[in-house]
Parts: sequence; structure tokens; C-alpha cells
Amino acid sequence: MLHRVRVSHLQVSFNGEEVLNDLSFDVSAGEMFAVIGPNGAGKSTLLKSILGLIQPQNGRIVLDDESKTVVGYVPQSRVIDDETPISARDFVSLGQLSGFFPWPSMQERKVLREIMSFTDTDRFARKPIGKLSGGERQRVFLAQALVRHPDLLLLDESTANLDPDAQERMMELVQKAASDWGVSVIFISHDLELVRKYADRVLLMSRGFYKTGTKQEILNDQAMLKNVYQSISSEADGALQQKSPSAGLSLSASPR
Ligand SMILES: Nc1ncnc2c1ncn2[C@@H]1O[C@H](COP(=O)(O)OP(=O)(O)OP(=O)(O)O)[C@@H](O)[C@H]1O
Repeated sequence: MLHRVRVSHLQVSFNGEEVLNDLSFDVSAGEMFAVIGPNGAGKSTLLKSILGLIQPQNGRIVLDDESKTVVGYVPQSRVIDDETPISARDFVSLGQLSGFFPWPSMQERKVLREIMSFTDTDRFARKPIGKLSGGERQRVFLAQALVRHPDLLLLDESTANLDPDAQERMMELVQKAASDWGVSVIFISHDLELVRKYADRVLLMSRGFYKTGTKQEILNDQAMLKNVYQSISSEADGALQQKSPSAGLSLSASPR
């Protein structure tokens, strides 16, 4: 099988503190791959390593064709001043302006229209980005990432601040991009219900412990989840317990 991303024996330390150690996994074209684990496990560090923002001490990250692989990234939020005058459409088009001319070509304008329709951001295309709701802004950020037709899309808790309906709408768009265009998606989430619904496979991580499997293999193993979430932070236990009833996990008893 063709792997779009292959992470091998990744090791990252900050000031001598090991955050990732011997982490290996791969993600295929069109796959929805979730990364879960408690606060401080190293999930964002992993995405930043794939983006090339962090230089690992050891290991390799291989994209299927490094010269051509386009990577899109959607963070949890971005600080945007309410008075920012740029329109949603212009903000999305910033994702594609890479040529010599500072204005979009006919082809770029066509793609822009398609993506804004796909993400349902065309309804507020002319509105200043600073005046959009949190959910609308996240869809604009997603549109900006998709307008470049990425092969790989990285989502770092991109739906965390959204209400349940907006979360579902956004994940449905992401899933459609994966199935229709073969975009490989790596998404970090603390919402195990969302992971159960949208992931194909899951990487469960904590410091020095990594387990990759189908979502059933990972999410149905309550003992493993409990151990991992207890291993780093008690804060994360709360998150896990909150999500547990609908996520099919029975972790309501206090682990302490
Ligand atoms: N640039 C950095 N310099 C020093 N330490 C860092 C740096 N980036 C991350 N860390 C540390 O690495 C560890 C992992 O951080 P990371 O943000 O990857 O965790 P996470 O799993 O994404 O956590 P959360 O769920 O809270 O977002 C943390 O202890 C953090 O303090």
C-alpha cells in the first residue's frame, strides 16, 4: 500500500527533556488518522515535526513525494483582531497566491469559488474575517488550507472551540475532502466521540508509549486508555471522563 506519510523512530527533546521517543507510524492516502493522548504527550510536537517547524534529534519523516507534497494546516485558533478589514474570500485566497502576480489567475479564482462553496464559506465571502463567529472562522481557515489542494491536512484540535453542530459540520467537510480527493488527514482531538465517528485509525500516545490501531482497537481498550491518560496529567482524566459515556468508554469512576 502507498503510504503518504511515514514516520520512523522519531525522537524529539527540548532542553534535554525527551518528548517523543522512537515513534513510528504511517498514514495512507485518503486516510483519517486521529492522534489522541493527554496534555503534554507530544501531539502538537509531532505535527510541528511533520510541518518541519521542529528538527527532530533522530528519526525520519518521509512524505510520499517531498518535492510535491502539499501540506495544509489548521490550528485550534488564530488571533484575529475583530477590526481586521480583510474579507473571508481574500483571507482564503491568501492560501493560493504563490505566483509572480499579486492577484489571482482565472484558474485560481475558479478553485477559490469551488472551495468556498465546498466549505459553505461563500455565504459570508465579503464579510470581514474579524466579524465572523468562531465556527465560521474555523471554516475559513479550513478553506484556506484546502484551496492549495493539499495531499496532507494536519488539524491541531481545530474543532475544539466549536459547538457540537459546528464540530460535526467541519469534520464532515474534512472527511469528504479525504474521501473525494484522497487527502490524508492527521487530526489531533481530545474529543473521543468525534474520533470514534470520523477516524479510520488512531494513534494513542503518552510519553514513551505509542499504540496505533483501528479506532475500535484503541477506543474499546478502556484499561489502556485509562493507564495512558493517568500517566501524564490528571487534567486529562477529566476530559476523558466527560467524553466517556457517549464515546462508549466507562471511565466514570475516579482514577485517583
Ligand atoms: N518549543 C518548546 N520548547 C520547550 N518545550 C516544549 C516546546 N514545545 C513543546 N514543549 C514541551 O513538550 C511537551 C509536549 O508538548 P505538546 O504541545 O507537544 O503536547 P500536546 O500533547 O500537544 O499537549 P496538549 O494536549 O496540552 O496540547 C510539553 O511538556 C511542552 O511543554
